Amino acid sequence: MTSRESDATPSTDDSVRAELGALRDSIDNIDAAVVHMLAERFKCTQRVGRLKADHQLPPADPAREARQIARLRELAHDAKLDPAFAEKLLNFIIAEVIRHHEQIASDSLPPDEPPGAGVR
Ligand SMILES: C=C(O[C@@H]1C=C(C(=O)O)C=C[C@H]1O)C(=O)O
Repeated sequence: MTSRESDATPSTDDSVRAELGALRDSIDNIDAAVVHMLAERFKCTQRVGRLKADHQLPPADPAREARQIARLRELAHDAKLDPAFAEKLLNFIIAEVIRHHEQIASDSLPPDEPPGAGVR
């Protein structure tokens, strides 16, 4: 056994390791892009949450969500991505957004009056 063979497992030669490394570099770049895109999306949705709270609009908009899901399923299908997975992912993100909107709305409520306030 040569010294080069000794530090590789029997089925992973240098070219396999190089290909795995290159693919993982691309995966890491894609994951970084996903994080940056999600951060931008949440910046927008936080502003929507503020707008809704300021104008007493409800945190969730199920009709808008239905349109988004139908659109995303179609895009996923065309991109050969499982539409059910795309729908689950969007629902997961939207649930977090709605949680933020509920928090913004409740933080915007006037503080509770102390017990007995207003009673004479
Ligand atoms: C961002 C909004 O609020 C909620 C979150 C949505 C989203 O994350 O895309 C879509 C609809 C709403 O339930 C909105 O109304 O546009």
